[in-house]
Amino acid sequence: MKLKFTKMHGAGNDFVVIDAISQQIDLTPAQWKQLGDRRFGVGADQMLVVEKPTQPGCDFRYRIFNSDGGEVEQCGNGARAFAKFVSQKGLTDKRSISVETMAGIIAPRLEDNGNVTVDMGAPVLEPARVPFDADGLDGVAEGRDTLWPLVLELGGDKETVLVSVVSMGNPHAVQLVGDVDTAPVELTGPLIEHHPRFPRRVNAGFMQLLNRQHIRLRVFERGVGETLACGTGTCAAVVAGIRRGLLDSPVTVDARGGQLAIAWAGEGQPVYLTGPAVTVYEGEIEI
Ligand SMILES: N[C@H](CCC[C@H](N)C(=O)O)C(=O)O
Repeated sequence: MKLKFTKMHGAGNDFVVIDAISQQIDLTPAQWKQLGDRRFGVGADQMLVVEKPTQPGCDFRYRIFNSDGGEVEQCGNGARAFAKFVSQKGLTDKRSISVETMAGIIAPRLEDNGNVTVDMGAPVLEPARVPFDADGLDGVAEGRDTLWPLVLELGGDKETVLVSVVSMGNPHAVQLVGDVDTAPVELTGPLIEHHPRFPRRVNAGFMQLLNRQHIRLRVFERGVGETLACGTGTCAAVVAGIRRGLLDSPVTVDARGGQLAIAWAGEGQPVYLTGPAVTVYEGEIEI
């Protein structure tokens, strides 16, 4: 079938965006994976799908597929691209929309300066609901947070890292590092992603503090590998930093692909993610 798409990115986290309202699509995981393949397909970190809502009061339904072909619950950078896409395509004339996702309802708003601010909903902080299996582990209390020891098998050696666990609808494990440039992201990222205590795997965040309102962040994403930015990972890192007593809202986050801003008023409150959303080109593929 011929499939029209728009290539977009949010701070370098790139997407294939598909209007599944005007196009009927029913792809297999292998076809989603091919779409995301940078040699055999279009190439992107995630594929984002625009559908009619199933819930009353929502303007659209938003589905997300990682480049490994798996469907996931949430994508923060993608939510900004989604909002810009439906506006640019004339699918809505609203500047604030209500979007149904597998993880609940989020609310992107187009800003006058071209950025998009997304109400990402409240983080889920109970380990079992991340989900993270904390059974038998001695967590380390820090501020309002608990840091969990993860033992990583590095060949014959073992290394223990302390992580905060946070869900933004999708699971995140966030650790503090002295310098993101020298952090072993490629080495330990996959070991954390596939750690047996994360039954749905996990996105692994590496956070460096610059001051109480500014961090640098790298994320080894579940189902993708390291991306140039991760919106939900940015939310999770700031939530963890605030709960540890290390950060104060709002926080500027330097990702490798650009800068994002996070505001969070505390437990039970929504996390607000602000950043760019850029259209790169329009395309069509036979798949
Ligand atoms: N890899 C993530 C989905 C995309 C998240 C990221 N691209 C974002 O902007 O939030 C997961 O498997 O949960």
